[in-house]
Amino acid sequence: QPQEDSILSRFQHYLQINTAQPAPLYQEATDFLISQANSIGLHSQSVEFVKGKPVVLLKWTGSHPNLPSILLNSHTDVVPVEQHKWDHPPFDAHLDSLGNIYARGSQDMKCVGMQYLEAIRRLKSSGFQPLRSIYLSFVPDEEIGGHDGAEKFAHSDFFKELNVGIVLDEGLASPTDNYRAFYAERSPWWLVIKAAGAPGHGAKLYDNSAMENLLKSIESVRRFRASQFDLVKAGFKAEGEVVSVNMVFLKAGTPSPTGFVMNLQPSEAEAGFDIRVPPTSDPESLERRIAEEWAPASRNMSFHLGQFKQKGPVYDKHGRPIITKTDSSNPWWNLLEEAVRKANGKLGKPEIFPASTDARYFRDLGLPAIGFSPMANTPVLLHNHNEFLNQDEYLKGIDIYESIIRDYASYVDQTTDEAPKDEL
Ligand code: MET
Ligand SMILES: [Zn+2]
Ligand SMILES: [Zn+2]
Repeated sequence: QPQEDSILSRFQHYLQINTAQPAPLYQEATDFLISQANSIGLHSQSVEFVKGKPVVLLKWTGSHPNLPSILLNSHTDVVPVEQHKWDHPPFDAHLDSLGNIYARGSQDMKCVGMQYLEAIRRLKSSGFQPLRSIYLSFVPDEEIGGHDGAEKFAHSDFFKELNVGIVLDEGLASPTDNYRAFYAERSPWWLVIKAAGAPGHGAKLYDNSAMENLLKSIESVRRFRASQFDLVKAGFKAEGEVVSVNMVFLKAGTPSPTGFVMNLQPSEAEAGFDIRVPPTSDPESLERRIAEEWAPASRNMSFHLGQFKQKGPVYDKHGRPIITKTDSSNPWWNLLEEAVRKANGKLGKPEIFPASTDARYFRDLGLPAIGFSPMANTPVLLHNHNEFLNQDEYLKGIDIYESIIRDYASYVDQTTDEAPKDEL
């Protein structure tokens, strides 16, 4: 019990550091993580690829340091909160009578970062000796795209030196008994469409106003959205297997001191959409749909796509984005399944992550990366008010990681000569 108490209070301490975008307290998080590393006896360093945005890297050296290493990645930043809409202050890490810990980051993903550390703390004190080296990276800025965090880290010479063979990164909570694991993710396309049109009197009915032009597009987007959502509702497709489109802003009107001018139809109007595209869908046909149906020049529309065709994803020889294999060609998948089972957990069938994670930067290098956050029987609350994780689920997750890290760190690929038998 006293041991469990200190495990939980370490988790609470990390949650209490306010690392919400857009002004995360990265230095405090770094100091805390390095003090944890010291207390466990892990080698630590903090690398700033961009000033003020530290990547904290911890290392447990294996007995065979030439074998490809294991990277356990997590991000240190969290999304902003609407403080007054929470039942408990989001950076108090309040533990209620049911054992639920309320905090921004309790699911996404400070739980995972601390669970890695606790699992290693336990393995280390039990006398376990890893064969492969284990790295833990705590990266900044995931929630704003990861450009100054995981992306720079993955493309650095520093990263090459680590000789990483497998990456674990974040997954999602599961409302059922089964844990969820992710082998790929959808690509974010952030679309802004703009309509221009003839201005005129607010009382006049006429064609080709900016508002009418934009509304036609919105109607078309909504029909497409419904068609995709129907596939999910009918059970034909999983959430990560369809294109999602959600309108996230609307901007139009002629401002006045009291709000907006009411008797004037404006000459410009725009709308923004968060679109997520599965690796299985054809990006060209969606691009065509945007250009021809959602923002046709013939209707005085234009568009801009952000976060689109950024450096990655790297395409395979069939022109599809790289995804992590879940068959026997990827031993790490099977090892994960087995290790979870040994710790009395069950893994559901492999899924496509519906949003985005830093795992894409590692997959783009051709590395296998698995998204996994051990939270079963937990509502999916990331980016929501009252994000919480139950203490028992948190503790179970540590057992799960202990099993995974033990098996990963001990694994030798017998089909290659990566470690001669006589050496082991
Ligand atoms: N993880 C966040 C999301 O999926 C930010 C990623 S940047 C596209 O929205
Ligand atoms: Zn996250
Ligand atoms: Zn997030």
